[in-house]
Amino acid sequence: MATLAAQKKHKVTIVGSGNWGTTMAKLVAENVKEHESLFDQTVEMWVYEEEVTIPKESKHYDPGSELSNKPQKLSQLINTTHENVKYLPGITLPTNVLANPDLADSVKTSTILVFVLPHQFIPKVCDQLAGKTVPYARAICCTKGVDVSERGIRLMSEAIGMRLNIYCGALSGANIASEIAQEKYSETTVAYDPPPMDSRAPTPMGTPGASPNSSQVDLISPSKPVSSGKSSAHLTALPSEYPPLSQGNVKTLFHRPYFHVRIVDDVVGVSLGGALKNIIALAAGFVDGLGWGDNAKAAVMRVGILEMVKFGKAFFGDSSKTSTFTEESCGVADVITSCMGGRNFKCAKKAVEQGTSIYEVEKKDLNGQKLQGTSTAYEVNAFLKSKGQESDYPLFTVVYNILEGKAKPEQIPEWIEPK
Ligand SMILES: NC(=O)c1ccc[n+]([C@@H]2O[C@H](COP(=O)([O-])OP(=O)(O)OC[C@H]3O[C@@H](n4cnc5c(N)ncnc54)[C@H](O)[C@@H]3O)[C@@H](O)[C@H]2O)c1
Ligand SMILES: O=P(O)(O)OC[C@H](O)CO
Repeated sequence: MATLAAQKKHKVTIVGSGNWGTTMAKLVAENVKEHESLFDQTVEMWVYEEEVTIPKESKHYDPGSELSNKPQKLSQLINTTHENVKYLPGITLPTNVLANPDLADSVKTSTILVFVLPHQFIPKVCDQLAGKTVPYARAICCTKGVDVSERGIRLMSEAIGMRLNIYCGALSGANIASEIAQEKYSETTVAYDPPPMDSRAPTPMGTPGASPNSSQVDLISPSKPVSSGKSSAHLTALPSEYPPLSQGNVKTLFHRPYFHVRIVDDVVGVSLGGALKNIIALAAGFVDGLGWGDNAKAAVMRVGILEMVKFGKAFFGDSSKTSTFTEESCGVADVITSCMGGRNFKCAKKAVEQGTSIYEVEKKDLNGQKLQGTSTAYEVNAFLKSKGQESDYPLFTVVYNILEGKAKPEQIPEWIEPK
């Protein structure tokens, strides 16, 4: 008798449409076209709606045309030009990317949610999504940041998973979006430790099983290490009609000839690497802005990597593997690329060179794109302060103090050298 399994296909929504969000939509849309038996052919991309005029960098800029000078809705422009003229100008998107400004509508039938928003918007967007997502959806977080509140620190993957009660993995690496959008070779790390029900023989819909990963640090019990293990909350099983969401199928969704995926199961390490490297990139920008050269940059990178590993061990225990930081793209490789050509690096460098604030540079140079390092430096500092451990992380702490105007970039060496 013919099996009823896998009659349905996974539909993907990219939640976010910035520089990286649009790049992810492009590569995922290319992959779904090549794997028709697994994936629905339309990839929805949620667009935070705004009115834009077509910039000079766009393929569709035409100074003689009235349309080029008239503000238009970004989502409509994406759907008519197949280009995100504001956040990824000059790159043609596959026609199966559908820009959708309605958040709830964009996810309503999707079984795979790829979150690619600046981290400060994740909590609010997830709160708006609560109850609107397919109960057996799975998520991958491509956002780099942490979620700090009076309750403690959470990985962004946890912030998503816990708010939506779905499993959430993480994708992070040495991934400057513009290079990947131009299909230049790059690696990435995907942490996806699927609930057992997703890899083994399909189970009936609604069967309770494993839970979202939960490793929120409890500020009230500062000595308590936490793990990213499965907690007692329940996940809804993927109905048997769908192909399993195994590590293999998740890799199929992201791996491209120019974007090489390595799959690991360390969601904590992948998430923390992506968040903390942004603080290190600010430090690299500060010393480069002083004209101190590559040796100084290498010094802050070395200390930064050590602080990353230490932070993971101290606050996430054995769930955070040192090898993820030292061997995978999401660790040392992301530190290197971010300290050479990332936006955090470039804006920090320019701020020092011009004697202006990094927020001014961000506003002037980034055209709506958002730095993640500045808010992460504040969030990590608030967390370390609450633990009385600022002095154990001198690089993270001096970056915060520079942003606050309480230290100068010239003082970085005296902060990071052992007393
Ligand atoms: N750009 C890269 O090279 C790159 C690479 C890897 C990872 N990332 C990470 O991906 C995440 C997203 O970055 P990006 O580069 O796609 O974005 P971006 O900085 O290019 O764009 C900002 C985005 O935020 C949206 N936005 C503005 N206000 C909003 C609001 N109130 N609510 C919701 N959205 C709002 C804008 O519409 C836009 O899509 C970040 O965490 C970043 O660190 C970026
Ligand atoms: O441009 P940044 O500084 O946000 O960094 C981009 C990517 O995270 C690099 O991997």
